Amino acid sequence: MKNGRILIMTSVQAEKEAVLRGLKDDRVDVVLAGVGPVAAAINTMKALTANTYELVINAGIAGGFSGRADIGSLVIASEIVCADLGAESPEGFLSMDELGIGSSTRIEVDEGLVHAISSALSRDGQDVQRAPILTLSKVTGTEETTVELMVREPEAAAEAMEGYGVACAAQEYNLPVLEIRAISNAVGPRDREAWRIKDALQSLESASKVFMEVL
Ligand SMILES: O=C(O)c1cccc(C(=O)CC[C@H]2O[C@@H](n3cnc4c(=O)[nH]cnc43)[C@H](O)[C@@H]2O)c1
Repeated sequence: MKNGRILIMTSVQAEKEAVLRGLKDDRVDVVLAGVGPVAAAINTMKALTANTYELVINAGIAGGFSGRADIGSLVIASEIVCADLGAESPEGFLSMDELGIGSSTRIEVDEGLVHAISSALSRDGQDVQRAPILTLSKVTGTEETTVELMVREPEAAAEAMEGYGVACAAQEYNLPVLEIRAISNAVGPRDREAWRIKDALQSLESASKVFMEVL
């Protein structure tokens, strides 16, 4: 990976600036994905059409599931999971995989890279874990949905809104994809005042300093 170009997609400008403050590497382009999986997929495709890359990373802030990921900590996706594409049924949510239609809603990541980055961040003293990260088109805002997601995805540590879109675009180009998130809020009943966006952006900046040493 040491010579290849890397595309980092962030949803908003504040995340882009945090990543750019952290990394000083001219092999990297940081591009805005927009909010949500559709905008993220379209904008990642555009970037991949315009330039040649060897790795795609979705970086940003996220909600952490209570008891699984603390505010300010980092989660690196061990798997990128689209958690709201499928069908409801009286027995519960059915994913595309369970329905047997469409493409898989679970996207694999490069395990070697995930391991190398999380080890480097841990050595640097950062609070980091590897776990599935969910992509949803809307921010979870009720206790009921939070519990349903935590039961359905018992290993998931975080939710955000772009990872699956970025990953689908990377897949189209047969490129490895990573998702790295700094936790800004607990997933749960809507309380926008409690979001610690500044703390999460600081974690994202610190993480960016370290993970580029590995790549
Ligand atoms: O104020 C709101 O309710 C609101 C609605 C939609 C988006 C936002 C953002 O500011 C989100 C920006 C960005 O952050 C990620 N994010 C952060 N926390 C969560 C979460 O708990 N659940 C899902 N996504 C989250 C997401 O990737 C957004 O792009 C605010």
